[in-house]
Amino acid sequence: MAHIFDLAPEVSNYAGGQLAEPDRVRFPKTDAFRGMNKPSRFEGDVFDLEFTGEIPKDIDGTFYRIQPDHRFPPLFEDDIHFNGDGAVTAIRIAGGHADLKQRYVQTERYKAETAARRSLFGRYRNPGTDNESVRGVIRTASNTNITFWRGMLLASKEDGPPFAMDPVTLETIGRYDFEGQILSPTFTAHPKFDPDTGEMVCFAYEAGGDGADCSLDVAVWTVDGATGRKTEECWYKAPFPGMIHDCGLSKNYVVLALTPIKMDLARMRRGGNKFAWDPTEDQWYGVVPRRGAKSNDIIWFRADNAFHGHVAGCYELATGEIAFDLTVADGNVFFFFPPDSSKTPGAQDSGPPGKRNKLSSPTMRWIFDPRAPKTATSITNSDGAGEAAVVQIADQRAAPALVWPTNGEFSRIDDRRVTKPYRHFWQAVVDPARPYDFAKCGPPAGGLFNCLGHYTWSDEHVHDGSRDEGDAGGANGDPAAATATATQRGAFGLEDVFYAGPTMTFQEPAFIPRAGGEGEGEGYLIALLNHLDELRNDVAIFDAQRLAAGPLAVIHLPLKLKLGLHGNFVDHRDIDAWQKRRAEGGDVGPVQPAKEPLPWQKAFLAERRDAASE
Ligand SMILES: C=Cc1ccc(O)c(OC)c1
Ligand SMILES: [Fe+2]
Repeated sequence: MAHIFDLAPEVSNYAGGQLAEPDRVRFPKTDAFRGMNKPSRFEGDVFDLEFTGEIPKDIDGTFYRIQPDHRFPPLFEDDIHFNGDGAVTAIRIAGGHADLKQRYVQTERYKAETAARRSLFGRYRNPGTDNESVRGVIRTASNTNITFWRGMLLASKEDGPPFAMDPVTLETIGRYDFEGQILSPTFTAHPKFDPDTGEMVCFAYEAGGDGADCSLDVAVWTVDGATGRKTEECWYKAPFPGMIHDCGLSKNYVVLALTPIKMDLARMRRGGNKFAWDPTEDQWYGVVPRRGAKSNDIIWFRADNAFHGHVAGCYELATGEIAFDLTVADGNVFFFFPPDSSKTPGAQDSGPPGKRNKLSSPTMRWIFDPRAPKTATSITNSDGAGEAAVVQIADQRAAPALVWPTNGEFSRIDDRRVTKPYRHFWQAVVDPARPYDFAKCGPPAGGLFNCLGHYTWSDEHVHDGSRDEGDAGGANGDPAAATATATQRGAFGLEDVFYAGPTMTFQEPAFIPRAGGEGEGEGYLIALLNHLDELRNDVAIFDAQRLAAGPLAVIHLPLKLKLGLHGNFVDHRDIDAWQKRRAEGGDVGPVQPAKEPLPWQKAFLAERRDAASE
C-alpha cells in the first residue's frame, strides 16, 4: 500500500514562480515560509497559560501585538513576510495568570480571499499584480502595528487605512476613517500619542492619489483624544517617493524619517518590487510644526545614506532645538528590496543572510533646529511617477550628534515620556559574540536578536532643563538604583543586557508601567521569545530596570506564532472605562466604521462605470 507521502510527494503548486494550482493548499518552500517563518494561521483562545516563575500580581492589562501571517499560499512563490495577513495576539494578564487570544484582522482583503478560499492579492504594495476580481478593493493586510485609541484597537499598515477591532473580543469592527475625517488611501503604522494632551498625531505618505501611484504627498494630522475630532491637517511634498515609516513627536514638532528606499511606477508596472534601496541617496528628516502648520513650514534635513530603524525618544531642548533618537543602520535592512540595477547600476545588493547580520545598527541622536536657514529647492527626479516638487531644504547637511553603538532595533521607551526628555530605553539587541546554535536553529529568522537591552542615558545626555515639575523622584531621581543590574558602562550611559541563550531570539519589547508607579521606567518589560529550535514561543516578563537578572516570569505558549512587528500594553482600567463609554447607551457609543468607500475607490468605480457604458 502506498504511503501517504507517496500520494503527496514534493510537487509544487507553483509554475514559473506563480501560483498555478490554488486549490492545492501548499505554501512555498522558501525561507520566507520555513521554520519560524512558517505561517501559523491559528485563531483561538487558550485559557490560563502555563508559566514558570511569578507573573507580577500588579499587572492588570493586555499585551497586544501583531504579526504578518499568510492565510493562503501567495500568488507569487517569492512572496515576502511583510505581505502576510495581519493577525493580532492578545495576552490578557491579571491576578498572576495569563490567557491568550489570537485573531486575524478581517480586512477587505481577508473577506475577498476568504470568499474565494485562495489568495487574490499579488505582490507587496503592487496592485497591478492582483487578480482582476479584486481591482478597487482596499488591499492592505493591516499587519504592522496595533494601537489603542478611544476604546478601539487600530490595526495598521502604512499602505492603507487602519481597521478597528474590539479590544476584548478582537472582533474586527471595520475600516476606520475617524468618522469620515481621514480619507487618505494610506495611513501610518506609527501614530504617536501625546501623554499630556491625549492627542493622536498621525501621518501618511504616498497619500495623494490611490495609495499606489508613488505620489510625493505627505499628510500630517492631529486628532483630539477627548472628542475624536480632527484638529490639525497639513499636506507636504517629499523630495522623492520613499518610505516614511516612523516619526518622532515633541511638544511642538513632528519629525518624519524618510528612508532612501524608493518607489517606482515603471518598475511596479513591470510586476517588480514596490521599493528599491538606493545606496546613492541621502537619509532625510522632515521637521514640521504640530500646530497651525502651512505646507512651506516643513524643513528637510539631509544626511549621508543610511537606513532608519525605529524611534526611541524625541523632545525639545530649552534652546529650541529638537533631540531625535532612533536606530540607524549602515546598509539595506530590507534585503528583499535590493537596489534597482536600472537606476543604480553596479550597486551591491544586500547579500546573503551572513552579510546582512553584520549590519550595525547603533542608536543615533540628531539635534535639529527647526529655525535653521533653508532654501526652497525644485527637485525633478526620475523616481516614482516622475513628479517634480519644490521642497524646503536646510542649508547645512545634518550629522548625528552622538552615536551609541547599541546594535539593536525596536527601541521602546516609557510612553509617558513621549514628547519629553527621557532617561531609559529598551531594545531587542544583536550580540554576534554570544553563542548561537546554528546546527539546531539554522539562520536566525528575522535577525539575531538574541538579547534584550535596557539603556540609561547618563545625566549629561538627558537634556531636562525644560523638564516638567512633578516628574523628579522614582527611577528618575535615582539612576544608580534604577540600573542595579547594569553590567557595563556604555558609551553614553548604562547598559543592562539579558542574553536569551543559543537557541532563542526576542521580538520587540513593550514597557508596562507599574500600577501607582509614577517614575519613568518603573515597571516591567514584556517581549515574545522565539524558540528557534522547538518552533514555539514564550512571553517573557522582566523587571524593566533589571533585565540582566533574568525574567520574573516566562509564559509558555503551546504554539508557534510568527515574527511580529509591533505591540503595545494597555491597562485594563482604560479598556474597562472605554467599554462602558462605547456600549449602546454609553456617552460615546459604539465605534462607527467607515460608511463610504474612500475617494480613490469612488473615482475608480466611476471610471469603470464610464468605461462599461461606452
Ligand atoms: C519596518 C517595518 C515595516 C515597514 C513597512 C511594512 O509594510 C511592514 O509590514 C509588515 C513593516
Ligand atoms: Fe515599525
